[in-house]
Amino acid sequence: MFDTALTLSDLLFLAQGALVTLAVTAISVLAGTLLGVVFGVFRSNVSAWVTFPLIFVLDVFRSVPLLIQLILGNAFQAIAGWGWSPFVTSCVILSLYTSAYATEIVRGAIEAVPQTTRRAARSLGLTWRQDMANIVFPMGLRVALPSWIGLTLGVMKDSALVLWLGIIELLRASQILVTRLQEPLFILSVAGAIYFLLSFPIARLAVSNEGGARMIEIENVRKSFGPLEVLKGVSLTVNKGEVVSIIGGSGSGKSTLLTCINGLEPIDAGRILIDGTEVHARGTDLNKLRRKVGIVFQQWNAFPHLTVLENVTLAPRKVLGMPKAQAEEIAVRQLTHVGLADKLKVYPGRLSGGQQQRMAIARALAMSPSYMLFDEVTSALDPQLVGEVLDTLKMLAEEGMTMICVTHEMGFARDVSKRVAFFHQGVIAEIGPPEQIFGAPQSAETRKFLSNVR
Ligand SMILES: Nc1ncnc2c1ncn2[C@@H]1O[C@H](COP(=O)(O)OP(=O)(O)OP(=O)(O)O)[C@@H](O)[C@H]1O
Repeated sequence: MFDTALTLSDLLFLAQGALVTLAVTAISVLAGTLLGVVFGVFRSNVSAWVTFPLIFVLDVFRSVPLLIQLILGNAFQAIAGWGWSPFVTSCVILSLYTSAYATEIVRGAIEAVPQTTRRAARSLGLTWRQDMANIVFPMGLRVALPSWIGLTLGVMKDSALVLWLGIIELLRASQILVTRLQEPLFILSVAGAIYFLLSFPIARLAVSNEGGARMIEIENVRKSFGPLEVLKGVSLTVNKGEVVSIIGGSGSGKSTLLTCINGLEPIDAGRILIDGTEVHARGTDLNKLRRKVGIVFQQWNAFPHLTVLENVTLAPRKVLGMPKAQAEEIAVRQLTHVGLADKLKVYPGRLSGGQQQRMAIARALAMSPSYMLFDEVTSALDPQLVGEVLDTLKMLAEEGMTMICVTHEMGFARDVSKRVAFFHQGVIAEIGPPEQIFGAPQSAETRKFLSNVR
């Protein structure tokens, strides 16, 4: 198809160049990242006065064009008589250049971990080192990974500049062939394709990572109904297996947040991610996403014309396309779980409020959600029925279900939640472990709210 003078040995020559590109990139990214972690941790934990010289030097590496750094660095090592080869000089300069960016990525990732989460870890007795190793790094890694991948791809392309020091990497190898064979378009296309092949697996890492997160991430969400701003910048991360209760005054925006999480309401600003997928992004399959997130409301909304069993099998059959027998097996299991095994053939109208609410919980659970949102599920119940529904929620929490519970039941919030968020006028005024919120609330609003509800 192509009429070219490119021989096998020319291709091997290009492949050798590609290997040099890979080696320079791998060494620089590895060394630069290690330095970036050390510098980033240092920057985040030590006062800006102490870290000022480091910040200055890193800013220089980020501001001065890499080509100038390479030429000056090479001249400097020659004057100093260090005798570095062009390859060593290139790797040293590129590592420092990479470290300047990696430091910022690491610092950003550390700072993205909410202070309250770190305080919660420390309040459990984790040392600074354990907090870093078990909380900050795993959580920060997810934030850092996309930027780090971008940095790696950038370094791979920038590494072409080392040809100025006489190194025959991929671009230089293709230049040599272009001069000899006079086929610039074809040879540069081959070089471009090799760059693409080298970058592709790294770029895919970013895409596959998007599905890797197992959590609900709410980032600076704002939401208004007409002129009324109900959510004024809410941020909250709920990890897999965590139970977070949301408490707060009437009208503070608690229920609105839940409806935004599973996309029932659009948001005006910010982002909500479920397992790494942005709920409100264009192109997101909301129905698919909602299957992961069960929601139970204050009003249980039973389908009155269907039996209890049919109420629970409806969505698995219609939405998931499950055969009747399989849907019924799951429904019976879930209804037994919530204590309604003897009500399968009964119509909801014959159930008490507490039983209907438990049926609604079973109905949501039958879709095998990864997350459950509960919106004041006991508020519409007679007081004597509240306990049975709360016991069901407690059981789910003990089984490891990830739950966000908007609740007015302070006892429940205290006993069952890992963290409690206090909502006030559209923001999370305070969040922390129940011992903090109920034992030693930090904000005046929390204290005032709790003194009124107790
Ligand atoms: N669909 C809507 N259209 C217009 N305003 C709404 C809508 N939904 C909620 N609001 C308003 O938004 C504000 C917050 O409501 P939201 O239900 O989120 O509060 P809440 O904290 O859950 O309160 P409560 O504890 O009383 O249920 C309220 O003033 C409410 O009237």
